[in-house]
Amino acid sequence: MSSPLPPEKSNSKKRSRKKHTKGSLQWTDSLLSEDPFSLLSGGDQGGFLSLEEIDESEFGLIGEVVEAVGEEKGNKKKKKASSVSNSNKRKRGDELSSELGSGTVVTEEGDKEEKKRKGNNRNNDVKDGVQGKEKAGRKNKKNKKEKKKKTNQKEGTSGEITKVDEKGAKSFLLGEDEVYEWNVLRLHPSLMNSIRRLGFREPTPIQRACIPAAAHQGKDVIGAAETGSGKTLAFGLPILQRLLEEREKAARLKLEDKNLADKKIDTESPLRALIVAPTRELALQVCDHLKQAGKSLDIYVVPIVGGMSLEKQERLLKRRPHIVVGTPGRLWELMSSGHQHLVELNSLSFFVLDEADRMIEGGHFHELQSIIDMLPVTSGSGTESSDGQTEPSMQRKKRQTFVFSATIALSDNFRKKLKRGLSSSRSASGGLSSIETLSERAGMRPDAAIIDLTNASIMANKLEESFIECREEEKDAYLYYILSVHGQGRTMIFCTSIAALRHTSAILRILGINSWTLHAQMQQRARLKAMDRFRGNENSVLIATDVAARGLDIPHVRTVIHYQLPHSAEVYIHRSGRTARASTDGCSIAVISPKDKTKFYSLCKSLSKESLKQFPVDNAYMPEVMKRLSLARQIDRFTRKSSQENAKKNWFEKNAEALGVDLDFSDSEEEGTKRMKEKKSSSAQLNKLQQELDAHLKRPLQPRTLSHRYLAGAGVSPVLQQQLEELSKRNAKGDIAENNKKSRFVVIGQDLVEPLHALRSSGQEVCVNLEKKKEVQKRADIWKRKKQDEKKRAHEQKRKARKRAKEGM
Ligand SMILES: Nc1ncnc2c1ncn2[C@@H]1O[C@H](COP(=O)(O)OP(=O)(O)OP(=O)(O)O)[C@@H](O)[C@H]1O
Repeated sequence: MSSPLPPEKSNSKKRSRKKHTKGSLQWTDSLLSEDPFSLLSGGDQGGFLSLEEIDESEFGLIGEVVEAVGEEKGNKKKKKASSVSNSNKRKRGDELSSELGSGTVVTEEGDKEEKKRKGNNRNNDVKDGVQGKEKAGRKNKKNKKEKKKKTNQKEGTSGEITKVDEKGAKSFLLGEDEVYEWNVLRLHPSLMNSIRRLGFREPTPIQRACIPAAAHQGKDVIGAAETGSGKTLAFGLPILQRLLEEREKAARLKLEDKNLADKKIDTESPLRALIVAPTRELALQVCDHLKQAGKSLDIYVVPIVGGMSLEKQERLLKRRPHIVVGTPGRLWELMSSGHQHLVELNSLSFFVLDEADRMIEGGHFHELQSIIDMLPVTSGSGTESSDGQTEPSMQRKKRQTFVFSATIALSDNFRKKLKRGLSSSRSASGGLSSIETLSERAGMRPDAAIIDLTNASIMANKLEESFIECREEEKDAYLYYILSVHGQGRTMIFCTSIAALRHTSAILRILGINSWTLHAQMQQRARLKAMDRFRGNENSVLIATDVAARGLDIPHVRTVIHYQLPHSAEVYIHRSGRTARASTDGCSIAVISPKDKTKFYSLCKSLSKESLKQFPVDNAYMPEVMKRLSLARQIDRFTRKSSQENAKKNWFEKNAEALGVDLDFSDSEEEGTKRMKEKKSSSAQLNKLQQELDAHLKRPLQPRTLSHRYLAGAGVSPVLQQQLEELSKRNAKGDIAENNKKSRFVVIGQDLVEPLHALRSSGQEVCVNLEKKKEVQKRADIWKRKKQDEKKRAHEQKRKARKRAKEGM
């Protein structure tokens, strides 16, 4: 943690010149000079650690408070922008959701829609552009829109990425000379434009390695690289490149050959690329990435995933998209029902398995096996047709297979086998038990390029891992500690079970920390909504099961918490890889209880870890954390009990209704009174607990060792910000005026130390090699025994000497 700032005047002065905003408080005169803390010390609000003085007559807490606390001017601007973008991002999330939900395709159509929207906006502007107030409102909206666009550009998310200049024309984030690093990859000029629009200065290592092999040598590729390293475009760009080249070739031939001139080429397009991903969210995201890269290239990409309207997806397929990205279940459902676009695969040029190792996990993917079996196998010496489309007889040879993941463990045997040449037969026995059989079965060719860029630890380069050791029942306390003391930046919490996820989210909600949840039993709409909401706020929390472990690319996830350890090292890698993506940094924290230890050490062993940092916990916070948690647990028990009773009652009623039975809930008078009494008493208890917790939550979380006048050392967390906002609102309503205290308002705080920074500044390396630990323990025991023996001997000698001395006397 960074040290608390002293109440420096120079700093205060600098900030005192700050302009204040609407909704701010009116604090006059100088209570400050008498006692700067008196305003807060007497009440429930507690005080603040490290001084930030906001003088003049007013100070706006809402939105501005965090900016004012421990920040330099430049940062203030940034934070202000980000606080504005928060609300905007939320909106963007909704847009994304509807876009994904409808399975819209990339194309002029999308652009048309957008133009239409813009046009409508403009019309509306003209219509109601008279009133001054409305004007201001629109201006605000426009500003927000612009800010939203900027945020999107910054984050590279699924929103509109291009800059839009005043005339509404698109421009690029990078100039031609700024993307020269891409030149060696000889990508199509349209793709280069996309890259400039996306703002990707240089290819990532996996893109650098894969694109030449896949796009220019036409090879199959098995690619492995760390999480967040841009694997999607490593296979996506070669696909787009080939489609563009073929289209151009066809157009050229058409020009040259008059006979071809009348032939329809692209409108009746067959399926050219089939990409399979293990989860719906990932498939939607891959689709989104391809759309971004293929924007305005007239290449149709469609997601086909479960949990969405089958009819709608059938309609999308009828438009004969060039690329389909889907999950095995829904794809197979449509294939097996004989959907034309998915079964006529003779022109399929690319078959991609993203997160390939997940596909074979636990033998889940029978559907995948069936899909693979649908792929054409004929090999022969066919020729390429004149319109640039490949003939069926060439498919086996022409189809490229890409198999990608961050965690593909290839056996030496498989590498040798690839060198010798894979058998082209489908006799690979049984199911898809390994990447090897999967690749073989999918028709991977013998000269496939194996590009394995994973480093020794396989973890993302800028990821800093850590752990907290605690008792099982303390996990919630440490989670709350991390989120409230260090809760800055997006945080993902992973649970292995849905029950644990529900419990955690309920407890956090009672403690005033709102989180979104994501698990496989949720409806797809709710899943997408949770993702959108999580993306929409830079300090949001998502609690998820391993359905979110792989592939999800959410910008600025700062922290990943393993509330429960995953079942395998691979899942640990993927979960942790939701942070520290695309060359950014981030940290992961595994919360380990004694029962997790065996798993934890074997995980460390399989990842060849000798040591790991222990996440620094300031124990002075823990008494207050435990107190709040205990209240929250009691409240949770009460609420759960009553909702269980309600559910039971509903169940009875529902079943009775179905059976046509009349239920008699009438109790005897005595029973009725007893029940009423119980209900009343439990509701009174619940109220009391809630009030007690509220009183605690109103006070900023602060370490026990500090005076209540000094606030939590870790600065202004989102929770604290909320408390300050409430405090400001209350005070604005005149609480202080009632007390007759005219004063300037004083906020003392410091930058929130986010988990990564806390870890960097005070995380302690601890040995996690169990054998080594045992060895060290063994040596310590030997040393201890030796010392005890020595002590015993010395004691004995002394005793003997005393005896001799006695005898000699
Ligand atoms: N050349 C590039 N320069 C900068 N950013 C890039 C580049 N290529 C891709 N990205 C961005 O990097 C992020 C991660 O990319 P992507 O999701 O493809 O990673 P991944 O390797 O597939 O990760 P995971 O293994 O977790 O699935 C995305 O936001 C993407 O837009």
